[in-house]
Amino acid sequence: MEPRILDAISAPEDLKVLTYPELSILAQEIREEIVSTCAENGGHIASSLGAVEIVLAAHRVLNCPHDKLVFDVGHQAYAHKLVTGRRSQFPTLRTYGGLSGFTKPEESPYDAHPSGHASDSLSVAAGYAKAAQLNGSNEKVVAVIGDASLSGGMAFEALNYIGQAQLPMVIILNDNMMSISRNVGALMKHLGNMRADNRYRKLRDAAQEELEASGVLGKILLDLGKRAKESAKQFFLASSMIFESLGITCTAPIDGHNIRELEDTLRLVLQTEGPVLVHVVTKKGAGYAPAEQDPERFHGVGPFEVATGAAKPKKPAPPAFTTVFGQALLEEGRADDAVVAITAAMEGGTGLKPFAEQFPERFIDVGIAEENAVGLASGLAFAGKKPVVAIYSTFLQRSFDQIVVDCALSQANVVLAIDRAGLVGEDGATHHGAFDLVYMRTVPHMRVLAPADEADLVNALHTALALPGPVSLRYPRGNGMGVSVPEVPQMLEVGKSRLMREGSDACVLAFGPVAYRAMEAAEMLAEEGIDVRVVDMLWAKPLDKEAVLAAAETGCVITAEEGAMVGGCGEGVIEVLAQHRAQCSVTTLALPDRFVRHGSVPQLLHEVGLDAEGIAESVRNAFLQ
Ligand SMILES: Cc1ncc(C[n+]2csc(CCOP(=O)(O)OP(=O)(O)O)c2C)c(N)n1
Ligand SMILES: CC(=O)[C@@H](O)[C@H](O)COP(=O)(O)O
Ligand SMILES: [Mg+2]
Repeated sequence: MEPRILDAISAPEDLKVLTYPELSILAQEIREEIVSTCAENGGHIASSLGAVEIVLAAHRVLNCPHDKLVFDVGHQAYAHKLVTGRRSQFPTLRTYGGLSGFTKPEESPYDAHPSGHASDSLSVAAGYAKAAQLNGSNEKVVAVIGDASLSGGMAFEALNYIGQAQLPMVIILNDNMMSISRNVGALMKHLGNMRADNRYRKLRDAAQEELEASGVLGKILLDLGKRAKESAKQFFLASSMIFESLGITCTAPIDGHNIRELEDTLRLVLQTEGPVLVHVVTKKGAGYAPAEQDPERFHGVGPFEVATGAAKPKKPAPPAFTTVFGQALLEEGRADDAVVAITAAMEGGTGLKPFAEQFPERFIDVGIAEENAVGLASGLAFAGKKPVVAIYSTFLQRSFDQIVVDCALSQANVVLAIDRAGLVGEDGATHHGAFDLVYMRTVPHMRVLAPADEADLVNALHTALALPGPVSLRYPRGNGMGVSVPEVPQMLEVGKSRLMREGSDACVLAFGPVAYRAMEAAEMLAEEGIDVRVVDMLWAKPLDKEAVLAAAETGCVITAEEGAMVGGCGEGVIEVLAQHRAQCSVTTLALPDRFVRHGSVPQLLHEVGLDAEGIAESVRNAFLQ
């Protein structure tokens, strides 16, 4: 194989000696590396392909890790990983024990923060910039944020602070007009107007001519001093009503795939005293035709064939919980026109597409704005609608206050459909749905359902919509159990569990699909002569106290949940047993009190002892004690 430029890049310093033609070859090599690795491991390919030139230009003008480059979400940072000494590990991307799919300071000093959740980069970058000011240090701070992430509440709050504090920092707005799906919202429209505005184009073209006539911008600045810098600024910096009125200077949109233009602009704006937003226009999926054509599918994709982009064949499996939920919600929407579905930028991920297509007027995508999604739902509920907010467990953490104050306090009829509850796999610690059972259990008036299979899920949704007050239901990423769903959804009795297997030596009280792994464990133990009862608890709140006390009669109670141990359902069971002075041993199986890393779900379940073997071992130990 021909030697590649990429193989000679072990740190960002190595980029600084390259010519522009070499940089463009390097960008191509980086894209090939990203495509071939994601074809094997899956990953956030489209966003990362779109940001290659931004990463190269930023690393050429910055001196990282002294300077700080802060990525929002971090799903666009694969090129950053490749040029910061992680090329040889790159084939391990998103695999167990391998590189994370997001930036992670434990992994590299070049990673400024643990990313994964949207819209936090501006606050983190502002923190770095403020600290530099306080320390009297000269480090430069640059944040890279996508157009959709910029619409998140946290990013707006940060802009509000940055503009007021006039922090010297640069915000690279990577505007590709896409969220995971098409971007939505009024800010999106504003950015579109900025892109389309002729005034900007003229300013940009004039600036370019000026630069071409007098050499690259850096030379102007060096040779002609501050006066030239000011005049160049007039050419380069246009105004956006939103950003300018917040005190943040905004550049005219520039081509985010032109390294020289990016670099010149960054060099210029890094010398200004206050905050500057550099408006960069990119193409999501740039350089790989299947991703350019279908950026939504290639936002986060599983293994695929490089030549065609087609998904690699998978073993046949039952439909995903998400699909079952989406279909069930569609049926509920057909039966009752008060049902309104809300997503926070995850229309496809939460299975809401069928509902959105059938009932566009009753479907709301608020963008990356989980707090708004839940607040909006409470208003809809007060007005007599039946809102169902479908959000991933990890992102719903953002809405805890709205859940407590706007939903629970007023007992609003809001259904919180919590997708990706439990371990999600390759996205890792930032994305595991570890805490929803804990935080939902603590909220007064909240009813909490943890269906174990598809039938439970369909009935849980039906019940949640029928009950007064807020109800949450959680279900995991991945395929269902292959259980057929009821033709007509059934009302569940509040706080009533379902016996899955009788047994008298020990009893597993299971919350969610872990019940099926407990069943497997029980079958294994039956061969050893240990007779284990398994209960699908269904309700995490209110708990089925009768089932708990009946379990105590076996003398050996084991709880199992795919959620955090501390404050989890196991603790709820212990409370019931203690209140009734039950005489039995109790073992709680749950996610340990640490952040679980990334890897495949079976690998992670094995690591935390929540696969069938792990459960069998714990039950055996508890019984034999
Ligand atoms: C709080 C939060 N909500 C939702 C997501 C899921 N998510 C990840 S990337 C993304 C879209 C990001 O779009 P943008 O910022 O424009 O970046 P692009 O992918 O277009 O480069 C979404 C909704 C998330 N990571 N964090
Ligand atoms: C980066 C991000 O937050 C999302 O793209 C997330 O990875 C989607 O996860 P799913 O693949 O589970 O929909
Ligand atoms: Mg975008």
